[in-house]
Amino acid sequence: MASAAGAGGANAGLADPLLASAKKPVGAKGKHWVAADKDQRRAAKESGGEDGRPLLFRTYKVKGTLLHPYRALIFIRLIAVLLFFVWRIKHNKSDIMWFWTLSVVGDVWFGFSWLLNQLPKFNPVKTIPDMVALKRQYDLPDGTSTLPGIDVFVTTADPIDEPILYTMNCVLSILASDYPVDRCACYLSDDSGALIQYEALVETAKFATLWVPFCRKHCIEPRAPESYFELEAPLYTGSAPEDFKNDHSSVHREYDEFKEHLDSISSAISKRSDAYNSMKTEEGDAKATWMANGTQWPGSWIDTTEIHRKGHHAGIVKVVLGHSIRGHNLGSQASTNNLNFASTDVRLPMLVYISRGKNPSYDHNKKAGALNAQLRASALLSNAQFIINFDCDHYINNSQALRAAMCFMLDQRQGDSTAFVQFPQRFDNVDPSDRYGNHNRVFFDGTMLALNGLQGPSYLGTGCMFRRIALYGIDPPEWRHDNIVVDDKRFGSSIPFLESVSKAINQERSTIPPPISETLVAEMERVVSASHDKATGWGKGVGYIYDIATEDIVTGFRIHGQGWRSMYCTMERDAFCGIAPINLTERLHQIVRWSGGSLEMFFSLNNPLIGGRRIQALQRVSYLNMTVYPVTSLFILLYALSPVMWLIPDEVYIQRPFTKYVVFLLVIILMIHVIGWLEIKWAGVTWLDYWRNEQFFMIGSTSAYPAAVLHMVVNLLTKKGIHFRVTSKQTAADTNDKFADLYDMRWVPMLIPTTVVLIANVGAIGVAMGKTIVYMGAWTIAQKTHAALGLLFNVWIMVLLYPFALAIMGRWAKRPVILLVLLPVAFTIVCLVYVAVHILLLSYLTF
Ligand SMILES: O=c1ccn([C@@H]2O[C@H](COP(=O)(O)OP(=O)(O)O[C@H]3O[C@H](CO)[C@@H](O)[C@H](O)[C@H]3O)[C@@H](O)[C@H]2O)c(=O)[nH]1
Ligand SMILES: [Mn+2]
Repeated sequence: MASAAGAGGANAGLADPLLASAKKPVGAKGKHWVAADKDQRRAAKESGGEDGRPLLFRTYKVKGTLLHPYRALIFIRLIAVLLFFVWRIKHNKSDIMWFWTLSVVGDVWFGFSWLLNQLPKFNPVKTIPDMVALKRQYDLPDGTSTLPGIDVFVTTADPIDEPILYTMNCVLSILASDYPVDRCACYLSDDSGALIQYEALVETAKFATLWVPFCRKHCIEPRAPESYFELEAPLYTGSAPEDFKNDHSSVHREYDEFKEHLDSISSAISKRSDAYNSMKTEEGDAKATWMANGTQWPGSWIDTTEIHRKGHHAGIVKVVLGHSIRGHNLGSQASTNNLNFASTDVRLPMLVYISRGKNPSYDHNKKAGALNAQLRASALLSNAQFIINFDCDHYINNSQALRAAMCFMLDQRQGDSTAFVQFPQRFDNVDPSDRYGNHNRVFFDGTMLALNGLQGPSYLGTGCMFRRIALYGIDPPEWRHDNIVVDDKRFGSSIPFLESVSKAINQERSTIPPPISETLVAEMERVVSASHDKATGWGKGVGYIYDIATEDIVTGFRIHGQGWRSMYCTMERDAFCGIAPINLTERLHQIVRWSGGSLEMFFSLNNPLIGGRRIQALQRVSYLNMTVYPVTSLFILLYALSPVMWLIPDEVYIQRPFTKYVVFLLVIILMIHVIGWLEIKWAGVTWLDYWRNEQFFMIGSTSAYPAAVLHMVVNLLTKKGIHFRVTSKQTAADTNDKFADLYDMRWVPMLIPTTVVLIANVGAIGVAMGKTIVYMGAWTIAQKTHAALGLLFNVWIMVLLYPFALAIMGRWAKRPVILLVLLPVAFTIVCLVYVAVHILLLSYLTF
């Protein structure tokens, strides 16, 4: 699916075939948006660019015809909600008073959390990079470039749960990205410390000598081979069509061979290690894992020992590809296989393997710890001004993406105060109907564009470019003091690292890293050792933040709190693409981690009510929303279970007069959806996206969110954080069905409440039908209306839980119509049972 946003008019008529915007110059930004930067552009033109720098992105705001009704409706709903509260308090009549009180509290909470969610969406702004302007300004006619350096971080935690093939595809897409090779370095962090990852990376570097020039020569997109070779008939946009067929098939063949190599690494290591172990070790020695060069691997071993296992081993840094100016230290450049790369740049960016040291007596701080280790190690080598990080299950889908981020960082307006540029997350393994709302478009295209109009989007964990000094906790230029203390208390005890920080702050670094010496590597290994960042500022004011399940939101919060801004970058061809869990259980685990992390943030010093002194008011509201939203689920769960009332023999009403109450409810609920409808218009997402979002919120609210709240309570009592359970990227073993995982139902305790709600609603509808049959003649019109209104609510819950009902059906759900038959059957059975019991009781009583 094309991104909602796109390259704007500025990209029109662009000759660069890589930019999809050349095909679709008009209206790509979406028909509901208008330029908002005309004055700025005029001024920039007149002054010849205030400080000599051009404007590198375009800004759009929502057209008045959509924005004004949208804002008005928000205001009207606010009034309606207030009136509703007043009405309820005045009519404090109910058959169950405690439930009434609870539901009033619930309604107040709904109103409040709606406001927290809605207010920050007042002024959405879309910003679109102007790639032509960037090229004009930074690419020199001789083919060199003055763009700043970028260090690209990839994190992986496990070679099984996170298949090596994906990770290596991610690395290949980075190496082949369209960015000056001498200013780009890729660092892979391997939290498993497994030799197999390192050897896979070496294989990847070899294959890259073929893959990267091939991509350059033929303008390949995407530059992750697995995704590229999956394409049916890729559009050719390169400049050597006559060579393409031959090159394509050779590279494809090589790629298949490369994959076979990856598959065989594991057994090769085992065999080699067995051989060495029998030769070189004494009786009783631990069975080591051996590298190809005949030395013992310092990381985790196949036969694990105390100090060579996942979670306990030394830090490892290995430079796989050196800086292009010094030539590569790969033994042999892979043979070019009759491919003609005569006029293609064959150089590769730097490539470094890192496995931080681990020791059970220190907390590793999960992904944040890994990223901080990369931050320190890279500072000693390339020390690039900018950092971008990827999860190993994501890859660069648009080779221009790194440049696109630069358009925001280098812009004359707020470039220098921009700490990070976040891209939307896109996924390419999601089932076509997106049953569990994995695409999350409402969030990525709605909420984030809204924040872009404030202080900027939050950091979302992957696909985000940072300014290195912002990560170091340095203030933005307008707040920065001259004498910044760079000491070991804050940054750790490595002198070369401290020097690198000073250089970074003073913009004195060179884009060419120092030569790789043993001392340098030793120092890099020192800064990634298990204890290096203990009792320092790392994880608190420096780097990615620790002690939380969601390092992303809180890291962004810390940076915004210092007064930096962030930007949201949407490209017509999605910048990055990744894998989302399409299995319900896996998906809910992810949601527990996110919502649990949110609550942890609320109960930490980074609580949005007290932390972040320079955060703008509405941005703060949005962060507050992000930290408290799981609480809403408790009330939703309560309401979703209320159909149980149907099972009670007498009529009970939670609020009297009931009809008026329901009408009020209907109106304010309907208004949410009308506002939502206007929102999806400007966000450019579909009804299906919106609808899936609603459904998944309901499913989450009866499972994952309450589980997270429970976690939090336990956490507050026992001080135990939420475990970072890496999202499994392994799919159910069914090669015939790409979406087999969708039908794989794994029961976990948190699914119980959802099941109970489902059963309660099915039961309630059945009983309602039974009651209707039994009492139809005796009921008054008012009673009939009440029954109908109550039922409406049940049916609504059923519709929202529809994807969950499908999940329960497992493989049967391949034919969802079955559900449409099963449900009425279930209703009817309950109904018949009710009627039968009623008749039985009647006859029993009359006896
Ligand atoms: O100890 C750890 C744990 C995780 N990771 C890496 O963290 C990344 C994200 O893990 P994943 O299991 O794929 O999580 P997701 O739920 O898919 O991730 C989303 O949510 C996370 C926050 O919970 C963000 O950090 C991610 O960027 C975001 O994509 C992966 O690259 C892992 O290899 C580590 O490096 N070390
Ligand atoms: Mn992931």
